[in-house]
Amino acid sequence: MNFIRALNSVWRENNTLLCIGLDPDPAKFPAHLQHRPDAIFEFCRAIVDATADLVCCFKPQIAYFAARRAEDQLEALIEHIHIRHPATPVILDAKRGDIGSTAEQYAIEAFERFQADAVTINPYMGRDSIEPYLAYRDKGIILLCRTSNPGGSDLQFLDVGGEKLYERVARLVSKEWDVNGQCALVVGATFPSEIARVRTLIGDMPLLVPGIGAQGGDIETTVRAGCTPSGVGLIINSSRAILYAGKGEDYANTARSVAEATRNAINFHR
Ligand SMILES: O=c1ccn([C@@H]2O[C@H](COP(=O)(O)O)[C@@H](O)[C@H]2O)c(=O)[nH]1
Repeated sequence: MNFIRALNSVWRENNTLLCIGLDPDPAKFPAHLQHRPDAIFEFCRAIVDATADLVCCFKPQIAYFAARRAEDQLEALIEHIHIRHPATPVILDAKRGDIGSTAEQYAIEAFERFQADAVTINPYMGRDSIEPYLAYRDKGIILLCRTSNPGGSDLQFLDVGGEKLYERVARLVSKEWDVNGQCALVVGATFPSEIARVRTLIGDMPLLVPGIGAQGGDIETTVRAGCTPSGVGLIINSSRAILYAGKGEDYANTARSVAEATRNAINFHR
């Protein structure tokens, strides 16, 4: 099944727009996991199994695995999600961007090595840097548009011929690059008026929205700005606020409680 069809199905079946970001930082793990060689896998696996019915996607961030030479644990984690929670798409947050020949290798990495359903991409190098990902016709390509960090405005707010750079990205992706109908855009919850602006430019294309939870984005304004008329269209990510809510052996249950409250708060405003 392609990414967008899987997303539509899980939005409906699980009645949720929440995505849990898997950003495993061993320094924040509970004591009982600290010295296990597979601690990164085990930490994330327990969170995944405790929350799968509450989410529309899981989003592992590759840097947290690569920084600790734990790419094998990322492979094992994505395989685990596909086997145990086959309806839940996995977004590999890698923010890749390079010339076509190198992008081909990044696409192999994301879709063949890691078996991700979708990958985040930096659009800054233009259309030919996206082509290798488009060759995987069923896979999701999620392009940075209006990022959640304060410095995002340095470039994304520049005027480019009468529109802002992030608006140009939204227009280009939705009108020209999305040849397989599998593209989505990243717009931060920290900038709700830009979420609304992007929504007017792209129709029903999904938005991956990081920035609630630890970054302080507001759930109500995010949902009101970004939902499509049928109450979907958003993949609202929270990572640290859920992963590290609990400090003890029952951390996965604590994560579930916070995830459930977040899912409910999102649904309240849909
Ligand atoms: O604009 C962006 C794009 C990606 N991210 C990523 O999302 C999560 C956010 O984590 P929190 O702990 O919920 O703040 C993280 O993996 C970022 O790399 C983003 O924050 N903003």
